[in-house]
Amino acid sequence: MGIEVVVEGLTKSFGKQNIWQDVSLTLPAGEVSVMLGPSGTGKTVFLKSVIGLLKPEHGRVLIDGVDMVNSSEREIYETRKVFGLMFQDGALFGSMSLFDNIAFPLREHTRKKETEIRRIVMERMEMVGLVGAEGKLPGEISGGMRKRAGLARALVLDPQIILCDEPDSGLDPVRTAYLSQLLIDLNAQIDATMLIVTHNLDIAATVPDNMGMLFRRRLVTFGPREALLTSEEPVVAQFLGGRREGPIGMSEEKDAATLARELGAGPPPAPRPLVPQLEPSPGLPERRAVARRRERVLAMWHQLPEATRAAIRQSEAAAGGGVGGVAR
Ligand SMILES: Nc1ncnc2c1ncn2[C@@H]1O[C@H](COP(=O)(O)OP(=O)(O)OP(=O)(O)O)[C@@H](O)[C@H]1O
Repeated sequence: MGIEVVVEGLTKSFGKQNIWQDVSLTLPAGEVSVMLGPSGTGKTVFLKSVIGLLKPEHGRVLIDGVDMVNSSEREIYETRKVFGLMFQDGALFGSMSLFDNIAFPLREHTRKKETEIRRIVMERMEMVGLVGAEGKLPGEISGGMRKRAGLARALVLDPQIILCDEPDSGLDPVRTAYLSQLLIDLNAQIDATMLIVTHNLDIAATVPDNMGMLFRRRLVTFGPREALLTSEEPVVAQFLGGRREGPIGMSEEKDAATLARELGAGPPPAPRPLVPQLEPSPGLPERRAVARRRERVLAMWHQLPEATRAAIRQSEAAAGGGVGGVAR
């Protein structure tokens, strides 16, 4: 099963520029979480801080008891092996075939024999639908295939935590829908903890168990997907509605006068209707995260707003389940 990621009071600046401060959240073990936020709010900086590639000035990131901010470089390097990373462009080596790209972490970090490496690489290529493309160079395939190759490479060391930085960037809506399904299928197959950074509203609406949002140097919120999808927090509602009206402006923050004018212009548009979360493809096991999340949500049931509870009941009904006697 995936490992829980505990982030406590994280603050990161570059020189005088503060990126975000006092960010605290827990990525529940084996669940899929999405981090949203307008461009430039520091989502990539957050991912890099979680794996210890960037050093926040304050706070901790705990992975199985190891603090990825303050531990020794050796300990951080060792712990990084539980992560699989998928970068925006796939981050493949241009002169290597897809096979060699995907095999790279195995050759670099393990002493496995070539026959074993071939078995693992082919298994992962099959998971992401790339069988037959082993010999191709990254420059000879489409952007979507490069992303899937990046995902296959992220999977070869059997990660317990997977971080994906804008896996949808540059993909058309159909390929994005396939990718969303692939992420859910992966979670069903390997039960890893997953954090996906994205701007994509369809991924946000259909993939995660939990969502968070960074804005104005703060974590605005983090919680069950239904809490964000029904949120009346102006910045969350604006972002998830893909609207111009709201606190987010072209260069991140809108000035107060414009905001006041908008507020006087009438009630905000209604939120998008809730769509069901994706289920694993037929033939795959159920996601074990679903039952664990149900337990967690029940434990916080009485602190959730009524709109969130109604949305959770709706999600559960669509999935053919039920949140049990407590959740009425
Ligand atoms: N190594 C660095 N040195 C200095 N500033 C940096 C560094 N890395 C990132 N930044 C700054 O941190 C801010 C946040 O960048 P980041 O890439 O994390 O944003 P983002 O939310 O991922 O944006 P996008 O959605 O556009 O990819 C930006 O202003 C960026 O210029």
